[in-house]
Amino acid sequence: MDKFKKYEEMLIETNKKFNLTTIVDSSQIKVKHFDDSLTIEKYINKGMKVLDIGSGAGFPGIPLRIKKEFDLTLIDSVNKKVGFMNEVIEELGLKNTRAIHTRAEDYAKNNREKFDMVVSRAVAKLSTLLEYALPFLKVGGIFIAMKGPKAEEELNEAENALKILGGELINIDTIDLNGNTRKNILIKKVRSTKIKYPRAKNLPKKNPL
Ligand SMILES: C[S@@+](CC[C@H](N)C(=O)[O-])C[C@H]1O[C@@H](n2cnc3c(N)ncnc32)[C@H](O)[C@@H]1O
Repeated sequence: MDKFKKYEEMLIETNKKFNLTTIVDSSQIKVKHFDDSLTIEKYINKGMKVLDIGSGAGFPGIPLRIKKEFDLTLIDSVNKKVGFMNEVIEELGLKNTRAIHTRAEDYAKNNREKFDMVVSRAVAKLSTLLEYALPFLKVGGIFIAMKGPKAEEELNEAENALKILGGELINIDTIDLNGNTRKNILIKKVRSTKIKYPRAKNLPKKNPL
């Protein structure tokens, strides 16, 4: 698909100006960015409202949005990365898609229970991520944390956070991506999250539940 080709070119070009991603080689971009992002494609349906937390150069959200039509919000705390994502969105003509410069803890203030699905890759450990992600979900919505081989360990550590925030494990999908083990953790929101979460001032990261 030429949209993927254009995205790849923009990644390689922009990466020469500032550090967007450490993966810059064309075949690595295909596998580690595009194919990896698309491992959760089957969970996304037309018309869903999806939030990608800490998207960086646009992963996993933008490859998913190239393949499927849904409403996508990407957030990141680094403004240059957000600028890049908005250039890609415009260049590829992706409708109902926007990148916003904000932190998850701040964006949650006015966007609680607004999303059907939250996705996130390589942003924080699961106990921290759950506090970022679950407040955004409608009850019944799904959070997908895209992880590596240590997913089960992180899940054990996050047992308390899951209970407090109103989440329930559905499944862990294990995928072999050209010899690398990837694990996607699927969590369902079963109860509303108390308004005091996410806590402010970096507490979800400094002092996970
Ligand atoms: C290692 S990068 C991963 C980027 C992308 N998800 C990927 O897999 O290629 C982590 C990103 O999360 C962003 N980030 C970390 N904490 C965040 C927060 N609390 N709210 C929003 N973005 C955050 C960082 O700015 C960074 O761009």
